[in-house]
Amino acid sequence: MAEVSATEPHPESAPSARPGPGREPEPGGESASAPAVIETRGLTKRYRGGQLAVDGLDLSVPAGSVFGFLGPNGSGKTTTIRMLMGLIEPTSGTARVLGRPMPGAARTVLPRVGALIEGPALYGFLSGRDNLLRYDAADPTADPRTRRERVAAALDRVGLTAAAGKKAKAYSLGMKQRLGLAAALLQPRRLLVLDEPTNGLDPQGMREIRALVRELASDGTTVFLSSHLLDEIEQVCTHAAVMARGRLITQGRVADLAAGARGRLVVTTPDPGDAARVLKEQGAGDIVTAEDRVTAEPPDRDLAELNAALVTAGVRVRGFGVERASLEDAFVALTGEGFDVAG
Ligand SMILES: Nc1ncnc2c1ncn2[C@@H]1O[C@H](COP(=O)(O)OP(=O)(O)OP(=O)(O)O)[C@@H](O)[C@H]1O
Repeated sequence: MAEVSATEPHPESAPSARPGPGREPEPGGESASAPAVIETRGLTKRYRGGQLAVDGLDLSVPAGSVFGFLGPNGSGKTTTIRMLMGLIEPTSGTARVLGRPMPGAARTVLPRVGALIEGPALYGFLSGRDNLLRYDAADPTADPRTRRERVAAALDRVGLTAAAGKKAKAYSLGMKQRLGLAAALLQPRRLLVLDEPTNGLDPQGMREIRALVRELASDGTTVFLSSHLLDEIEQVCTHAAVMARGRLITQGRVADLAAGARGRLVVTTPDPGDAARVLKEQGAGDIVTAEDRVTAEPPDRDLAELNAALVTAGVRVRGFGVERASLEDAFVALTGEGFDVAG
């Protein structure tokens, strides 16, 4: 890790979260006025080669949230996390974690943050338990007399008690990730930062990690996790920020982000050509016809009138409705581009 100063140039009190209008209480029983656990202002990183990786980021992560940091590969997520953890210096702007400036306050902040970044560093020839004992021994604040209990509790928390005696190199990728999480959980944490925690896992491994994240969050720990998987964010997170090319596109509650995007109109009919023509006349946009389904951006008018217009024109309507908008729709609407998982 980068050498950091123990002095804190700005020891003022924690900034207040700036809740949007009409916010409900935050998950974990904390009110919307609880201070943000992570707060950045104009955070910017330009690498030496000139690459602008993060560009003027204003991020606000409410206490008690499971916050998804979403963006295609290369959008600046890892660079942001590395700045938040004090591993690299920003080019400009500020970052506060648990109310303290980073990297200045890294020594006081980092012991209260559990992090899993770019896969856990494990000794393959040691058992899972011995890896954790080593991690715990490396923490100068950890009492050696209670080490075994702490390790046993962490193994139990991530469901690795039965496999604790196996060598780490025999672990599946999912088990290795869980062991990494156990290492992050040896001490009570107010914040967990997980960089692509399900990357490379099979569906079962992904489910296990997601279930674990939900469980940790239900104890009130704020979880900040990056992902390039939209459905993962929708399944696990209460809040999300969407990044594209180093810039923040939007942030807020997942439910609000998805609701901000309008769902697509879907008409099922044996007369798709006529249906598409009528929908166009009625002002619908982006019309896509596939066999007996016509989908479109709904026009800004009463959908009952649209349905009536189809029927009046002789279109035999078998189904008519609006599909629920997903976070993916929101992303496409906001960026005007598809969410390319492969980056
Ligand atoms: N050390 C570095 N030096 C120069 N450019 C870098 C460096 N690290 C990252 N970049 C560039 O900065 C941009 C953002 O990268 P970053 O790794 O932060 O994105 P990401 O969203 O985390 O993507 P991924 O999931 O692929 O890691 C990319 O264009 C990347 O090539």
